[in-house]
Amino acid sequence: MTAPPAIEVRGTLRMDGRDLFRDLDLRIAPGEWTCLLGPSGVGKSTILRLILGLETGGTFDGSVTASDGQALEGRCGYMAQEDLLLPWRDVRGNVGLGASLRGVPVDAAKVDALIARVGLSEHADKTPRALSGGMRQRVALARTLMEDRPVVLLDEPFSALDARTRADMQELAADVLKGRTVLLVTHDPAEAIRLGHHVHVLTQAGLSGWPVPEADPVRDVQAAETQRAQADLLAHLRAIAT
Ligand SMILES: Nc1ncnc2c1ncn2[C@@H]1O[C@H](COP(=O)(O)OP(=O)(O)OP(=O)(O)O)[C@@H](O)[C@H]1O
Repeated sequence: MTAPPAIEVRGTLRMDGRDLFRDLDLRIAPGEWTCLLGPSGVGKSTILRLILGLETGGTFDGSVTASDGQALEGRCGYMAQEDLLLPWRDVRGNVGLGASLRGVPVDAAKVDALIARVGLSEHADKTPRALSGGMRQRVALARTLMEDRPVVLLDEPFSALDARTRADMQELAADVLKGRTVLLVTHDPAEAIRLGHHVHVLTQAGLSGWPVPEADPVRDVQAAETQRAQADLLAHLRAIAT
């Protein structure tokens, strides 16, 4: 794996005859987790799609650059809001999908280890239709973690999970993706404060940084400093929504 680069997204995106965001300047720190929050429809997933070089449905006047000057193509792992599992493949087949699409041998031991870590060993032979929404999200997470990419973009990866599984999967992702450049889109201020080395809030008025506690992620949710930061960020998100 190459050293995880910093990423910078700068520019203006026009969508349906209006600026979705104007003069954005998002800097994503190398080898750390950056969390992005903001009201629905403000353009968070669109930023992920820009970094991935995917169609956004709008016109982007700007740049997406990596600090090492290399192209980002082929270096980004991505977990979309929809689980995008192939319905005819079982859990194993979905987790190992990337390698089989590239025509390289699938590391079956790694597939099984990740399936075990997301708690789905007993379901490894099932197809997605036999799984709950939260289980499918865990398969998609395992598939993303299977890809050994220096940059990982996660779009609300834990939203369908019950509280206990969510906390477990947050810790798993933080562990497996330690040292990668991660951009996590989330609606959950508690999650952002727990996981983020950096937190940004995107609104129609622009992007602003949000302070995080001094302790390193994954932060202790029992710590007064964590709880205060989570409450403050929630209050801020409620205030900007009105
Ligand atoms: N392919 C597309 N074509 C046209 N408009 C689109 C397309 N994709 C997204 N949009 C519009 O772009 C805007 C931003 O969408 P985006 O999904 O980036 O928002 P978001 O902040 O991620 O929202 P949410 O939190 O609800 O996921 C929305 O108004 C959406 O309707």
